[in-house]
Amino acid sequence: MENYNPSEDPGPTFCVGHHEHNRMITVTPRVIQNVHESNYDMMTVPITTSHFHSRVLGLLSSYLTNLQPPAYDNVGTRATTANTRPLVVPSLSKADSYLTPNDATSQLVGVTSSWIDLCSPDPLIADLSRQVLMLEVAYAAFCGIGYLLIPGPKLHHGALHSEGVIYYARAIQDALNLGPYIQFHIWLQMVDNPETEVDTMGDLAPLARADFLEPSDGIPLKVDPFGTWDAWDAIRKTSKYHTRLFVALSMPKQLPSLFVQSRWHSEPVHLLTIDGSAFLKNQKGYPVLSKSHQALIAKMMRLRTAPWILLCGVGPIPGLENSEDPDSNQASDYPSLSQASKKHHDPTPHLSYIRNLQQRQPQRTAIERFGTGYQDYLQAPLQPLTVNLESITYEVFEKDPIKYEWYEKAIYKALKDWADQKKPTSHPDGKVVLAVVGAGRGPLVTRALKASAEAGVEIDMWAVEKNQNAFVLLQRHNETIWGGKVTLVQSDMRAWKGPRVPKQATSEAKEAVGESLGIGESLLHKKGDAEQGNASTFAQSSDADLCYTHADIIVSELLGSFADNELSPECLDGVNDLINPVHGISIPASYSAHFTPVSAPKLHSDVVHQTVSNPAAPETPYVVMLHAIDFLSTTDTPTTNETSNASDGTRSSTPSGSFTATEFPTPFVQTAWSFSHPNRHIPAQSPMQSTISNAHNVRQTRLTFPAQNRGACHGLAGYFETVLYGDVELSTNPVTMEDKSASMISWFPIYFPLKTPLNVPENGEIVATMYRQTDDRKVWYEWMVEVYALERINSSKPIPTAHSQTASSSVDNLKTKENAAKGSRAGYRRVRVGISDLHSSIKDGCLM
Ligand SMILES: C[S@@+](CC[C@H](N)C(=O)[O-])C[C@H]1O[C@@H](n2cnc3c(N)ncnc32)[C@H](O)[C@@H]1O
Repeated sequence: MENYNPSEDPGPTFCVGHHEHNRMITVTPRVIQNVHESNYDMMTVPITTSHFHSRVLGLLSSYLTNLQPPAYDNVGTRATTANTRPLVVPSLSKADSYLTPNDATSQLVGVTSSWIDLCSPDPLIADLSRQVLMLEVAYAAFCGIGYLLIPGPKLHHGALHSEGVIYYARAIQDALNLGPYIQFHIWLQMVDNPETEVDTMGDLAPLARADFLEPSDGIPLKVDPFGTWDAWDAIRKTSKYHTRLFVALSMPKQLPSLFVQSRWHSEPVHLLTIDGSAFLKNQKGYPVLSKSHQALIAKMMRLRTAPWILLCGVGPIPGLENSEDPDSNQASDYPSLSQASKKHHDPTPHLSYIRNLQQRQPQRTAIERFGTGYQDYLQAPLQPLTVNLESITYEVFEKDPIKYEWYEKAIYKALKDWADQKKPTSHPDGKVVLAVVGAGRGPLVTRALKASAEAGVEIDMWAVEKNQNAFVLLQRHNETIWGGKVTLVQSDMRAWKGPRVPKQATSEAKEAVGESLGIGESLLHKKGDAEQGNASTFAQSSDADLCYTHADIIVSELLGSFADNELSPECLDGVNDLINPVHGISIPASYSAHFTPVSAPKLHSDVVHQTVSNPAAPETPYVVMLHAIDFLSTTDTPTTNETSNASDGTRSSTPSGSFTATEFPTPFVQTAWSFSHPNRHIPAQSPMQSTISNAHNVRQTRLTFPAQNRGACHGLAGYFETVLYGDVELSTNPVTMEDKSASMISWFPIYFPLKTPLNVPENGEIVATMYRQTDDRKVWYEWMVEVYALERINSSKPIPTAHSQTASSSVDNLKTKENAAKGSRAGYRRVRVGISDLHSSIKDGCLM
């Protein structure tokens, strides 16, 4: 991290392809060479020709001529087969495809026919379309095509809306089976805009028989911002989140709201298609993209699998003949081939722009560089007490540019305050007794010594570590770096009896506190062989001259991604009584767990596929660097108009005070619970019990999250915040991280999955109930999610929108926010429309 040089960061690589919807050539390795020479990385090819199209139209036409009108059978069913003789499309012939298997095939993206209509309400058209698709997929698979682009479902048929999506989804499932090595990309618009769904000459949709259509009622249809996402959700659900099923997303000239953009950002968009018409012209007449387009591309390119860009309708690839290409006309604003040959003329200005955009990609943030390859990768949680960390793991922690700085700052402030307030110390010499518990390889020890020197406050430094391997390094550092100033203790902190000081100077000898916790004698460290190093003033003292004292400041870093999930509360309980009972300080002083519901299709798909070999997979909280997720509950005001101003990237109708033009909406993250140290309220342990009760570390919460837009909830994203000392805080909460500890890299968030995704209605509510449970031997979590729709009690009152929340920042204002959430929806009845299983990580609970 320290050696990072931004100028050497290569940034994301763009893979750019060329699409022409009626390419009429056989692609050979020579053609591919031509494509590469033009600076494109790949190209598309249609699977079938216009000859095939004409053949199917002819077939349909003669079939319809001889067909009886559809009739009802004797039970009143207007059946699909009873009244139609099956129409079978004969297999492909030579003239039906230019595609032929050769060395170039693997570098092509095949495109299936856009003139079919798998969603047609007329079963004849739907079935004919299905046959066409199957013939094309089968031939593409035979030729060795690796990627297929499939035009998305037609959503509007007269008054019918989205009725045929399930037929489409069913056909895609068949296609996935027919082409087992093909990656399928469903080509979708970002929003459902009925006006852009127009039929062109030769399309099958208008040939649907009137008997199967419901005439439109004449009311103009509105843009549905999440309409195409809805269709995609149905398609991928039908195929059970298939690992070879992706989105090809078409970027319109006017981008939809950031809510819609953020949703697509969370989906597996592997192709981003940009039509020539989506470009603007700069002052010199060259094609450029708006700021909001650039921002969306930049975000997409930072995903674990960056999408390929497909330029459509931007004129031909120089040197490739395609006289009948209708797309080439669209580029007439730009130089023709003959013009291109003239000096200084760029024959591919759109491509040049995209290549230039690649060079101008913003530098990656510290966490992005650190997490390369870890985005959306599920990591099993740690068992920190039973498993000893490797040196390399500590080394990774130690690269954090913020965490250790902040700890040093916190220790410095605590020491300064101690001295300024003239508080008595636990050491006879007046030194502040400071112990780092769970010292690892010692970075916090180094920082504590530095803070003491800077503050000019002398400390008696102790370091406790249970990992015997890390302890070897602590011994070495004490000799080489710390000048023997540190007393090292190799022990589980829960068995440590506390620091010792020369006897004569203390007014009273303390009890061996570790024993009072009831930890077995076998766990207690043995004096002499465990303690190493030289404590400054009593290095030569014999055991008899020493007595136990308190630690004035205990410093620890035992936090997990969800604050308490690596058992910091249980470990610190073990040293609770060692802390100076009057003035003692724990750094951290407190920490809290936070969460928010998310749509996370990639993570859901991974969990589903892991479940095959591990039934506990959906009951496991995972550590994961969340990237391709969409926050379902946000604090920003949605725009009323689904477009943003394309030329300057500002949102034409966004009320002031809302989020910026290119930032995704801010999540509504709420606090689940918190822990404070030292804990003066641990109940006395019962002498009747052989084990220590951990009941005081149980927690429970039930939180309501208003959801503005419809979506699918796949799980909960968890974060933490901690107050180290005073105003020195660390946070992974996306709402507060920037303010409290920007660029901190030590922790990824946690993800609590749901076995089955829950669909969320527009202006609905997501209610999450969560528990931190214990049986005194281990700790685990339980979580459950419910979804509610709001039903009006008073029909004249409009449904309240769900975006009036304030961002979560601390535990204190939690109650206010909960009440606000309830209050703002008064007058409405909640109707539960979905409920998840009660998930439990008990099987993989964290052993105490
Ligand atoms: C997350 S690491 C932090 C290490 C180091 N303080 C740092 O910040 O780089 C937590 C350390 O605490 C140690 N640890 C965890 N539980 C402990 C316990 N009960 N007693 C002693 N050490 C413990 C682990 O072995 C590990 O070295």
